[in-house]
Amino acid sequence: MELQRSWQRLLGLWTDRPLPKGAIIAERYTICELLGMGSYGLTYLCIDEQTGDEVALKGSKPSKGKLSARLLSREADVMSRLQHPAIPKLLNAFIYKGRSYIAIEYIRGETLETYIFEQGQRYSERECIELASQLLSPIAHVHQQGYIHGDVRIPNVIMKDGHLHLIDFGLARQMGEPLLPELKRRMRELPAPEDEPATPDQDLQDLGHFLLFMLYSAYEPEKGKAPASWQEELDLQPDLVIMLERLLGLRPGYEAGASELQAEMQRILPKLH
Ligand SMILES: Nc1ncnc2c1ncn2[C@@H]1O[C@H](COP(=O)(O)OP(=O)(O)OP(=O)(O)O)[C@@H](O)[C@H]1O
Repeated sequence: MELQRSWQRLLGLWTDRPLPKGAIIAERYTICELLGMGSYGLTYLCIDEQTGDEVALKGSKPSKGKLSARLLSREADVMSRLQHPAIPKLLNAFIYKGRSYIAIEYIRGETLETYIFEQGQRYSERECIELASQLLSPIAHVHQQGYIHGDVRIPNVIMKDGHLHLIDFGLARQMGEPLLPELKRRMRELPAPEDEPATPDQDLQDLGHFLLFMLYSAYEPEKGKAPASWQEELDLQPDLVIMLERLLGLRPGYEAGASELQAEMQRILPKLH
């Protein structure tokens, strides 16, 4: 059994190996580099030879069979309903040599994860709320279309010329829809409520964690001090603490959703440094 699993893993590595730089997909997209290899797909930076534009081309993983193709087609379906300046446009969806692909507008910038963890960028309280408020605009748009993003995290937010863009709609789902049973294994390490039907609250809760990551960028731990809760470690403006506690489910949340949160952010912004 163990031998069979190892053999399948090896076979998967071989069949899913990335295509080389310069390869042309569907007589149209020339690969410049591999951007990432997720659990269900590979993403390349390509040049669209028809338009000359850079595109992010996501392809399914053959070793993951129909599930990988199904997830890409779901992602394309959600993206085709969205139209927002802070969400990359879906440009094409097709099958080539048995693999499914989607071409997405390429956002040339860096993720907030790169800014914080690789470039050591620190954000003040005011900057954190300004950025979260910017991000709330595409999130609110997704909610208005009847979906949740489902994966609002710092690696899925790209900053380009000072403006944030929300990417990766691979876990997006319709309001009320439970997580695909096939994906539950992938989400195992995440806290609940992934089993529950999708609600806007889940994206707002993720935005709470997103804010904590941003706020911790400026945190300098005192030598020898034992780790404590974020409320103790971060010396935050009281209104901001309440907002975070509401987002993280420690107090009643924002029942009216993103618009209520946006109003609250605008209210507390002048009080922040
Ligand atoms: N539209 C885009 N513009 C610029 N970069 C992108 C775009 N889409 C994805 N990327 C980058 O490509 C890489 C792969 O991203 P993607 O979200 O497709 O999958 P992943 O994060 O590797 O895997 P998973 O789907 O499992 O989360 C990431 O570094 C991401 O920043």
